[in-house]
Amino acid sequence: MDFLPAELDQYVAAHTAPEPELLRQISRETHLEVLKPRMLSGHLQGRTLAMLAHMVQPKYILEIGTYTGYSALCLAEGLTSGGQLVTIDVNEELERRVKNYFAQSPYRDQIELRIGNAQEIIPTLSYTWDMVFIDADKQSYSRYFELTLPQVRKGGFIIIDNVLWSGKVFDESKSDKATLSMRAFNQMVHDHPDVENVLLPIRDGLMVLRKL
Ligand SMILES: C[S@@+](CC[C@H](N)C(=O)[O-])C[C@H]1O[C@@H](n2cnc3c(N)ncnc32)[C@H](O)[C@@H]1O
Repeated sequence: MDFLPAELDQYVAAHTAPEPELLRQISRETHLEVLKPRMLSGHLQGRTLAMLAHMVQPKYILEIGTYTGYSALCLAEGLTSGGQLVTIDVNEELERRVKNYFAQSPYRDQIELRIGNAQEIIPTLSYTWDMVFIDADKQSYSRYFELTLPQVRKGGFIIIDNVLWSGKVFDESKSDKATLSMRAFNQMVHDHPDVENVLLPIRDGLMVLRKL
């Protein structure tokens, strides 16, 4: 969900670096050909992820939730030379499309797509992450946080998408299971002694955590 009024949204987009051509193509084709295209990060969030990655200059990035590869390609823009991004998605039907997009990218040799359940794959990875982007099944967010925090270097970052949950997290009339779970997750990371956090109200909310 976008919280900004349409005019402000347009102004922000017009004064943000344009989407690279491959990302425009991925966005267009995802909206035309793939189920649930609203899941794709899109222009402003994508440029935010790319900017954060440029600032961090990570050697190793983990992404949980590839979908059609849009956010992976944004994050890869900030990789150091010789750096690597591992992205995981359980949906094998997307594999061919995503590999085709990655093959067209200048980061093709730095991105590894793993197909399978992230909860099973993450413990098998022996990297120390500089950046993690969590954007898969929301009910597993706490588990992804528990699994990845020990793998993140001190001073490294975990970014979590959709934490405003279309505004339901701050609407007290909403008490469905998914909303309660996202509220509990936000409170848990906010109170966690091993991370410092800032909740950026970009698109559906990006929680940025720095490991202390
Ligand atoms: C919101 S989409 C990711 C969007 C993408 N990060 C972007 O910004 O363009 C969530 C993805 O998580 C994947 N997913 C859901 N459960 C998963 C699991 N247990 N393990 C790995 N991926 C999962 C879905 O198949 C879906 O493609």
